[in-house]
Amino acid sequence: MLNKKSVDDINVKGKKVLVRCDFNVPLQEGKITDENRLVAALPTIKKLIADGGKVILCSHLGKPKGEAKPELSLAPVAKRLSELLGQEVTFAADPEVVGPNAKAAVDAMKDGEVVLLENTRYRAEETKNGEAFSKELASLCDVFVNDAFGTAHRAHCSNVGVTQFVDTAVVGYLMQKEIDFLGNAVNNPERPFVAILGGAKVSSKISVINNLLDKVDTLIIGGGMAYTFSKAAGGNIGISLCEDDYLQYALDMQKKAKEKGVKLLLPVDHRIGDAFSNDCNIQIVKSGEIPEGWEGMDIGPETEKLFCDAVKDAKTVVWNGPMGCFEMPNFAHGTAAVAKALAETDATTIIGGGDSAAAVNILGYGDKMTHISTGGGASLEFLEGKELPGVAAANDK
Ligand SMILES: Nc1ncnc2c1ncn2[C@@H]1O[C@H](COP(=O)(O)OP(=O)(O)OP(=O)(O)O)[C@@H](O)[C@H]1O
Ligand SMILES: O=C(O)[C@H](O)COP(=O)(O)O
Repeated sequence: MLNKKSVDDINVKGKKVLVRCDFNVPLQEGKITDENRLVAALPTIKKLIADGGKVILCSHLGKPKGEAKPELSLAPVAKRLSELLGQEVTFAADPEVVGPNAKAAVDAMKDGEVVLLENTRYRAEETKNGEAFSKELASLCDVFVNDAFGTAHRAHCSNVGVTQFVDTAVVGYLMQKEIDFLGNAVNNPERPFVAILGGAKVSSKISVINNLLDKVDTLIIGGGMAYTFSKAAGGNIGISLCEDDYLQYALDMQKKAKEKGVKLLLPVDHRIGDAFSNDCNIQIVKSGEIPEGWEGMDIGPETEKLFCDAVKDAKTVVWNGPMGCFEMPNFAHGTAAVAKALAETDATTIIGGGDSAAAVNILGYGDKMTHISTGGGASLEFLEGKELPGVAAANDK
């Protein structure tokens, strides 16, 4: 259990409550294309409304780098949140985020009302955790709630700096839920515990592999990462993704797995293409036998079976990163097979955000998983065993 004060430990009646959410959602032409992060934020917001707080929401969106870029305004989020909550969310359009418009909107609030501030990254100080902007944010409220798990690996004004200038800084329900699920899975798993890692690069998951080898019974490695392991073992990988700087690391991890008695499963075959395109020529070949000029784009059918069988008897499964270039339908087979295997197992299944979460939802298996994290980078850093600054900054119990 997370040892931080939460929204259940405070009385917000009549108080101004600043709530940091992660509303960093994908937008296409002003339309939100994945609203999972908004839905996940609702329990905390509803609780604070019901308790009679004046609920001031804030978040970043994209990377406007200190400029008030209209295409990265949170206005569409205010509109959709109003619909989801069934009550108006007043949008405080304000290029300074905490400028005259925002202050006026907050001053006019009645108990149980909701205001959403503009994108915190319109201010350059936000990502530098600057003192002035942190103080401005704190000046808006009596109490601060951090419910932005997706941003918890960042130390920015709106999730960390602000806590230095308020008396009360607690976490929300989403933050609690994420840490409880991920923390239980990693530190107190029902065994067998299987972790599945994929995605493009070994270098982005070095610490995750290392940390998980201390915890799991089986570690499965697929996706672009696997080719560095294959080359390190002397295989031919053609023009597949490979990080030559990590060949020794790959060997070290194989050795560590052996020493720890962890089963390390790597692909035994691949779907390969002669160009990085959905419409290229495709072959299925054994691992280590990729011809020159061809690229590994997905795990092959034998590997699908191997990986899916390993999941069948698991009691806990954590998955982060796709098994192949799943954005191309011809190379989405491996990712789809793993998603299906997870949907069918009785194990506790935790999806570590990012692309794997998107894949599971697109394939329609979302409601079959025990927990789909709203954090990409944050869940990865959690799996690395790192302390997340956004969590650490909240008041201890
Ligand atoms: N064999 C491969 N060759 C090239 N790219 C691949 C391969 N397998 C997977 N990928 C790509 O890896 C990308 C995802 O990698 P990444 O490491 O970012 O995964 P993730 O951890 O799920 O994402 P996030 O960082 O958003 O959490 C996808 O765009 C996918 O197409
Ligand atoms: O989408 C995310 O992972 C979070 O919202 C953090 O966003 P960032 O990578 O732009 O800091």
